[in-house]
Formats: sequence, C-alpha cells, structure tokens
Amino acid sequence: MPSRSVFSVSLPPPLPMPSMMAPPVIHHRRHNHQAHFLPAILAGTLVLTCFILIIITIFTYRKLYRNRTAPSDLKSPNHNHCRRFSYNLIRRATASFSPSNRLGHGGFGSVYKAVVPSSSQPLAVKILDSSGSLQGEREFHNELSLASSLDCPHIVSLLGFASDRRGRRLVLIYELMENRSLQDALLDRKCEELMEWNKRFEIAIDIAKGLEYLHHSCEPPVIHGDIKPSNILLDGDFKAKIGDFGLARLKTEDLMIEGECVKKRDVNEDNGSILEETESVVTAYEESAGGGNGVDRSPESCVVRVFDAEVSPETDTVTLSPEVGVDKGSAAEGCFDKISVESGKDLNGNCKKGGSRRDWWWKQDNGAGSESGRVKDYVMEWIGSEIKKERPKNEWVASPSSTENNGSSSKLEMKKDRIRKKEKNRKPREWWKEEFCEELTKKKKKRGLNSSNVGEMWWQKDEEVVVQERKKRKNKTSRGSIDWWLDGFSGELRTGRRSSQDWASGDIPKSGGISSTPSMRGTVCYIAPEYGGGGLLSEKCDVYSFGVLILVLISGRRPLQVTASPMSEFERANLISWARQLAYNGKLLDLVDPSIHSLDKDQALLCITIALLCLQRSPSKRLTMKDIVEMLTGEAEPPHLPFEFSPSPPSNFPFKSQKKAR
Ligand SMILES: Nc1ncnc2c1ncn2[C@@H]1O[C@H](COP(=O)(O)OP(=O)(O)OP(=O)(O)O)[C@@H](O)[C@H]1O
Repeated sequence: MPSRSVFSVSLPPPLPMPSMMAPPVIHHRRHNHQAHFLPAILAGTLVLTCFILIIITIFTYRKLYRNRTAPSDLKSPNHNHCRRFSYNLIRRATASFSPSNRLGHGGFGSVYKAVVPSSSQPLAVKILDSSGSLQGEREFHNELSLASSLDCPHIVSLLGFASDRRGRRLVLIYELMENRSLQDALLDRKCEELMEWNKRFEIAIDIAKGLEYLHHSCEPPVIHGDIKPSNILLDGDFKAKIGDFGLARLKTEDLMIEGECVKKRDVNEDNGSILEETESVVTAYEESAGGGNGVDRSPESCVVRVFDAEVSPETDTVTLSPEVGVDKGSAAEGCFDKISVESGKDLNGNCKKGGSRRDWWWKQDNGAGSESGRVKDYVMEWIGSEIKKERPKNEWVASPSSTENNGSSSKLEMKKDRIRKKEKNRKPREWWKEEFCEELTKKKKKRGLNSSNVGEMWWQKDEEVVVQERKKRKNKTSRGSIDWWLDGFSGELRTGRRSSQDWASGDIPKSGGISSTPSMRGTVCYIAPEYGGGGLLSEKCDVYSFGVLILVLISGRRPLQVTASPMSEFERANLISWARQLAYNGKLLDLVDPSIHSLDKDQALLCITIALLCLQRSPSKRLTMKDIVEMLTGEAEPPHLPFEFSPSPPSNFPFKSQKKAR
C-alpha cells in the first residue's frame, strides 16, 4: 500500500485549470494598461476640444468683430471701381505714417504723402484716426461712395482706399496735390505764386467750375456742404481742385417712402397746416445702403430731410424758410429741433423710429447744448481776448483812468465816480461790449445813417426781409447790445463742425470757451445761415460758402481776423460785413489783398460783386454756379450789385463787358 500512500502523499494538489487562471491575469494586465492610458486619453481629448473651441471662438469673435467695426460696405458695389490698396503697402509707403510725411491734419485724421514703389505717382493718404467715431466712419463711407464716382478735372481724384485687418484704421487715397490746400498756401505759407492776380482769378474760376460740375453735371446733383480754403487743394501749377466730400450730399427728389408721405399728408391735413416738403437730401452712402427705397434705421443712413415749412399752430407756429437768418436763429433752431426730434411724431405720422434716427442726427449736430449759443460765446470770448491785447489806451474808448485828469468841477467828479463804480461792478468780459457798440453807433450816426438802422444791419437787408426786420428790431431792443453786432455775422458763426485747421491754426484760436464738436453741418464762417440754423440744405449753401471763399481769396485774409487799430479792427474783423460796408461806401477795391501784383481791377470788382451776390441771405437770390462760371469766364454780362449794396445804383462799378462775342 506504500504506492498508494506515496501516491496519496505525493499527489500534488490539483492545479487550477489554465482557463480559469488566465482571465484574471489578462484582465489585470489590461486594466493596468487602460488605467495607465485613460488619463492621457482624457487629457488629450480635453485639450483637443478646448483647442477646437478656442479656434471656433476666435474665428466667430473675429468675424463678429469685423462685422461690427469694419467698414462692411467696403464690399459694396459702389466701391468696386475704387481700388482697394493693401494696408501694409500704404503703411510702408508712408514710412509707418511718419510725421515727416505728414501733409496736414483735419478734423478726423491726418493726411500723409505716400510713395508706392511700384508707382511713379505719389499719393496723398488720409487716415481716419477716429476709431469708433461714428461720424468719422460715416464720412469715410460717404466720401468713398461719392468721390469715387466723380470725374472732373476740378475735383481731387479719389484713387482708392485701404483698411487694416481689424478694419479700425480706415484710409482714403487721393492724388497728391503738391501745393496742399488753399488755406495752407494762401493764408499760412503765403506762396509767392499766389501774389499774382492771374493765379487767384484762375483759382476762383477752377473752384467755380468744380462746383458747377457738382451742381449741374452730376445726376443727381451733389452738394459739397463744406466749401472752404482747406478743402480746396492746389496742384504743382496752383490749379485748384475741390476735395473732401465727407459732408457731401446727393440732392435727390423726394425719397421718402410712400407710406410715410401719405401719413405725413394726413397729419398735415388733420392739423390744417401748410406743410410742403420740397426736397430731401441724402448722403451717397445712405442712398447706396438703402437703395433709395428701404428705410435703413441705422444712424449711418440717417437722412437729412429738410422742410420749407410752416409748422402748424399745434406745434408752435414757427416758420422755417430759407430766409430764416440770424435773428431767427433761435427760432430756426427751435424749428429744427421740432422737426428733427419731435417731428418723428409730427411729420412722419407717429413714426417713432424715424424720430429717433433724427434725434441721433440732431444730437450729433448740436452736442449737449445749443451750438449757436456756444459759437456765440466762443466769438465773444475771442473778441474779448483780441481787445485785451491792445486795450485800453486807444482813441475810441476812454479808460476809467484817463478820465481822472480831465474835469475839475464837483459835478463832473461825481459823474466820474458813478462811472467808476459802474465799471467796477461790470463783469470783466462785458465792459467793452457797450463801449464798442456805443462807439460804432456814434460813427454810423456821424455818417448820417438813419438812427433806426442801428448797427450794421442796414447793409445786409434783402428787400423781402425788411418787414421781418422791423418786427425783429422790436425784439432786439430786449437783447444784449453785443447781439446786434454778432448779427452782423449773418449767421455764419452759428455752428461749428469740428476741430480743423481753421480753428486750430486759423484766426479763431482754440478757446476754453467752446470746443468745435463734430457736426454734420460745415464750418463756422463758411456755412450758409439757413443751413447753420438747421434749415434747408441746397446748392445755394455751397454758393454761399463759395462767396466767403472768394472774399478770402481776394483779400488774402481769414473771414474773422483782427488787424490794425481797434476801431478798424472791428469794422474789418468780419470779412463779410466789411465787404458789405465797402460796397455801400463804393470802396470795394479796399478789400483786395495789398500784396497782389498786377491786379486787374475789373476782374477783382467782378469777383467781389459775385461774392456779395452769393452772400445774400435769401438763398433764392443767390446766383447759381452756372451763372457764376459764365460771368467769370466772360460768357455772361457781369452782374450789378443789388440795390441795397449800391451807393449810387444801379451801376456803380464801371465793368468792362467781358461777354465774348458768340
Ligand atoms: N490730396 C491732398 N494732397 C495734398 N495735401 C492734402 C490732400 N488732401 C489733404 N491735404 C492736406 O491735409 C490737410 C488736412 O486735410 P483734411 O481734408 O483731412 O482736413 P481739413 O479739410 O483741413 O479739415 P476738416 O477735416 O475740418 O475739413 C489739408 O488742409 C491739406 O493741407
């Protein structure tokens, strides 16, 4: 039995079946393996997902951002015929917008000279540094849409545009005008070439032809809206071209959608008011954006609608007509206010959206307060500062100290005392106003003028407004004495556009009193009174500005500038008033720049007369650009000064007829 026992002893315990052993081993290994890689896989998946998400976010953000900030309409068909330049190319061509290449600076950015290696033609590059400024972008689009379609030798060519990748820096590219602006060449650099009469006369004709093209050859006509010396550019031969179409408008027929018109008429009939819409004026950008049909409610497409309107009694009877002048300034503003802001309801048949759009426009235009008020403050401050420069020892105002030595009687002393006290109590900025006004009134009286024609108003009356003037005069007595003097500015000081050379380096220095806020309404001193007052924008606004420009060109000085002794300072300070006064006195040639060589007196008289006719307060009385070109080129008879300007009407000025034999 030993074998049995051996067997039984030596028999190893039964081995577990391989099939039963293997799985736990394999499972364990796999488990280890998976446990080892799972975090890596998870991490990888997470990273990949994050990466994809980041890419998608960046992509979406960039797309959205671009849509929001970039000039979306750069793709518009209107810009197709305008070349798109690479921004980097332009940056290189201007040496990264180096100050040494800077040609000038305007309200919305700087202009640089650019030399593109592949082109022999140097360029002028205007970069809008107003990222985020709605008006800057708006002007960019407007100019791009409009200027690119103009083709005239008297208009600066817009060659293309560029924008950086983000679309934040917008660039307009023009032909380079070697002698820069008229403002720069005539008033700042005083170029010798411009001291030749012929050059100045040619410039006047070039500008007139450019405006004639805009008003009479374009369909629809284009209203420039900002004619002034810094927007007249001079090439190497001092030939003038009109530039800067940022504020230009297309003059279109009534573009209001029918529904709005019907509603408006209904409202008018209900109110029993006489309300006639004469025209609507839109920017080129607006028309292209809206196709002339739809009503785009975005601020960028805001349509400036102007009305020759009598507002119904229900809306406070205020008449807004082209004749609205300075004295009606506040009324005009009120009217604009009403039409632009409230009329979203009144004129558009309770259309609030329209109202808000206009509201935006109005706010842009007027800033926080009344623009005219601030401009007036500004001018008053300016006058004050000018007077203080040479005050008070002069021939026309006796200073308080100078009176001390004069009298000896006690009566006189008492009187002096009273005056001194009065002087003391007077506000520092105001003491000179009354004295100046008194002195000027005395002078007028001495000249034998009717005392009822107080101040300067006598020379700027159009017959039509005489009746209105009488009414106004009544009101004027209750106004400050400086008001009538400011009225002599005939409204050209009622609004400002923005900071530009005219303000910064011109005759009107920057003052703490007023900032030239962005506005869509042209430039102080050049803007037509009816438009500055919030009224009608028409070709006649350009004609008015052309009138101021011609006076500046002939006189070689700024529209508001103080020279010489105090009394003459004030008579001459306002170029327009001075020109009118000279016309009345039959001394128009006194206005001509004394630095001019080889003056042709007839041509000079012709220019000044045309300018005065352009500066008539009533737009309908102003000449058309067609008339002006014909007169300047001798194709039409020279004009006569209107009766009210003329000392011995009707023909005071012995013009030689320039009319060519046809
Ligand atoms: N095509 C050009 N060639 C040469 N110089 C130019 C050109 N365009 C503009 N300039 C210069 O740049 C200056 C600034 O021009 P810009 O049109 O930006 O502003 P502005 O007309 O002076 O002022 P604002 O913006 O108030 O109208 C001009 O006064 C002119 O001297």
